[in-house]
Amino acid sequence: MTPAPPRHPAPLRDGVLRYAGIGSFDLETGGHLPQVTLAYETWGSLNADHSNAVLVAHALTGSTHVARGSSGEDGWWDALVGPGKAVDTDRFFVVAINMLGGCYGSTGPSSTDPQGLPWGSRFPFVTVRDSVRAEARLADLLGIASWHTVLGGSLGGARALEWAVTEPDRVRHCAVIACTAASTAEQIAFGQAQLAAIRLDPDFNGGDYYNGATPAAGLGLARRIAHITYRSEAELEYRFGRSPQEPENPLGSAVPAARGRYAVESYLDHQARKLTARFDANSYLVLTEALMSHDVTRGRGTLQQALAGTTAEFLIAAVDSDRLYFPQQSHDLAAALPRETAVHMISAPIGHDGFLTDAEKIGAPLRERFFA
Ligand SMILES: CC(=O)SCCNC(=O)CCNC(=O)[C@H](O)C(C)(C)COP(=O)(O)OP(=O)(O)OC[C@H]1O[C@@H](n2cnc3c(N)ncnc32)[C@H](O)[C@@H]1OP(=O)(O)O
Ligand SMILES: N[C@@H](CCO)C(=O)O
Repeated sequence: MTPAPPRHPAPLRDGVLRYAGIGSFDLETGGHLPQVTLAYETWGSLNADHSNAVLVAHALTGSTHVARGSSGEDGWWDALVGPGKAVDTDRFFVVAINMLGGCYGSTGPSSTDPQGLPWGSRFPFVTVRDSVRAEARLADLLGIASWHTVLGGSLGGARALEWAVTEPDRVRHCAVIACTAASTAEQIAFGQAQLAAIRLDPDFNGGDYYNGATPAAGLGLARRIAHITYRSEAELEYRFGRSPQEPENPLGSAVPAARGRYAVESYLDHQARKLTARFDANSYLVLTEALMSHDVTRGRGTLQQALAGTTAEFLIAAVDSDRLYFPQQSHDLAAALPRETAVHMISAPIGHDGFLTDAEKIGAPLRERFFA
């Protein structure tokens, strides 16, 4: 289909949240949303032949705010995206879209239905493929027939890969970072424990909690479980060891609930508080279940067969200390691609989160392979 002319012929202000209505939407597993809005931010300008558009896909709890913009607020991938950076916003038109079902502006469980009521428990199941089809509609509205590059890490990597497979003619380069071809049994298992933590919170109320207390305890527990998987054993040991959270004493009381905390416990409590202050529990469920659904082979035969139709040049990257998305799984993905693709190993002791904390280490291969 020929994309419509861009809605915004004048340059957009960098890093400012915008909204686009993409109409009604039927989901892969049968759900329906009568009106979908996608929130997005952009940096740089679309060139005359619309060939310089780059899509950056966020991870599970990420937002559209990839890089600094007019507001000056830090972005979560500032090390990689910005003027003169590997993804150079002086040369490329960078777009970041909040995933369908998220809570950073796109239609999600906390949005209201046409009657003005929060979707809550009635929000349908969203797959990674649904999110790609929704994003393709936004690309049409922006006048982007094909992306120069689609890239992302973790859930963002799943979205990037699914883009390259679902829309092979619209992705010329694709970077899949710290991600697999399909969520594994163990990744699904970690996800399931997080879902249960939220759903078992008495304040969850089946997902309809927007007029009362929120299931912060459940979401906080989900984040604790997840965060342990995002960090390596060595990093936790190095940072915290068995240190107490001064002045607390982990052996300080005969009453278990009254004992003091170890530093690592205090750290996890802090991570839980940080997430509950910025994220909606229902969106956490929707996006986690989307990630569990991730499988580029579904209905497409073997992995080789599923990837055979891709035309993009790929960059597959893994974090060497990742214990959630094991480097071997990135090697397996790379080996199944139709063209020989080496895996770029990010050397970072932190674990899975290395694709965020050590993002600059993906800069060189991105520049060399895609953005020279
Ligand atoms: C509005 C928005 O936020 S948009 C969304 C932004 N987030 C995303 O895009 C998701 C991706 N980002 C992330 O997941 C994270 O930000 C990461 C992985 C990049 C970095 O994680 P961080 O939590 O910042 O790193 P780190 O593990 O070093 O933890 C530092 C925090 O732990 C705290 N901390 C360290 N030790 C302890 C302890 N013993 N007890 C309590 N807190 C502790 C620090 O004070 C610091 O707190 P702060 O973040 O409030 O300043
Ligand atoms: N820390 C990241 C990791 C998910 O892969 C997030 O919260 O989105």
